[in-house]
Amino acid sequence: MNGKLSISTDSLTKHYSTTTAVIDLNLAIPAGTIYGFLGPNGAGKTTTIRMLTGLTMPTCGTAKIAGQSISDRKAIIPHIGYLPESPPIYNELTAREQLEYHGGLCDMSLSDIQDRISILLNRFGLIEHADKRISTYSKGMRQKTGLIQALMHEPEVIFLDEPTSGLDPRAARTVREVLIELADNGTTVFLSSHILPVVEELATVVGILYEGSLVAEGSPDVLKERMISSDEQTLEDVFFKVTTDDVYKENESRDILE
Ligand SMILES: Nc1ncnc2c1ncn2[C@@H]1O[C@H](COP(=O)(O)OP(=O)(O)OP(=O)(O)O)[C@@H](O)[C@H]1O
Repeated sequence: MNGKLSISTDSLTKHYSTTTAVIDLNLAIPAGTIYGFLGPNGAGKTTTIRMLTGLTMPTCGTAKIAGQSISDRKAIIPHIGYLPESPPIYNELTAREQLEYHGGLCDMSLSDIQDRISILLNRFGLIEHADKRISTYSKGMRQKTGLIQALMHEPEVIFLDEPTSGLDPRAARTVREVLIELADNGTTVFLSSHILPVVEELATVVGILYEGSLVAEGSPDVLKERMISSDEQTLEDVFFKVTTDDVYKENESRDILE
C-alpha cells in the first residue's frame, strides 16, 4: 500500500425524491486497500458504488477515482472494473465473445485481450466452456464470466458486489486468492458483501454504512477491539452493534486512513 488515494469522496450525497440513500459520505482509500463495504439492506451501498462508477450522479458532493472526477464517466472507465450483483453479460454471446467485446470497449489491443482471456479463463476453470453460449451457463459460470470481465483490463480500482455469490468453495477460494494478489500489486478492491467472514478475512479496512451514513470505519481488528466486551468479538458482532438504532458513533478509527 502507498499514500496515493484511489478513491476519495467529499460529502457525497444522493437523494431519490423523498429517500436519502447516501448522506455526507467521506472516504479516503489508499491504493492497494481491500475495502470491505458493509451495511444492512437499503443502507446505500449500491447507490454509493453506482455514484463511484459514474452510473448515477450525486445530488451533491464530489468524488475522485484514480485521480479522475466521477462527473466524467469516460475518464474513469479505463481505471475501473465493476461487477454488479447481476453480471452485465449477454446470453447470446459465448464467454470468449463477451470478453473480447469488453476488451475492445476498454481499448485493449487484440493480443492483450487474447492473453488476458486465456490467463483468466484458465485461472477460474472456465476455459473448456469459453466457446459455449452464456445462456447455457450455470449461475456460478455467469458470475465467473462477470468477474473476469471486471478484471481483464487490469483496472486500478475494482468494485465488486458479492463476488463469491453462486460460486462453489473452490471457485470462491480462487476469487479470494486473486483479490489478495491484486491488492498486493497495488490494485484497490472495493468489496461489498453480506458474507462477513469473507470480508473479515480479506478486508484491510472495513466501512459500515447505516441509513446512508458511514457509522464505523477501520481495520477489522481495530473495529473488534473497540467493542466494549470481554467476549471474543467477530466482525458480525461489530456489524450488529453499529447498525442498531443506538448508533455507534464514529471516531478514532478513521485516523488509520488519514
Ligand atoms: N432508483 C431508485 N429510486 C428510488 N429509490 C432508490 C433507488 N435506488 C435505491 N433507492 C433507495 O435508496 C436506498 C438505498 O438503496 P441501495 O440499493 O443503495 O441499498 P443497498 O445498501 O445496496 O441495499 P441491499 O443490501 O439490499 O442491496 C433504499 O431506501 C432504496 O429503496
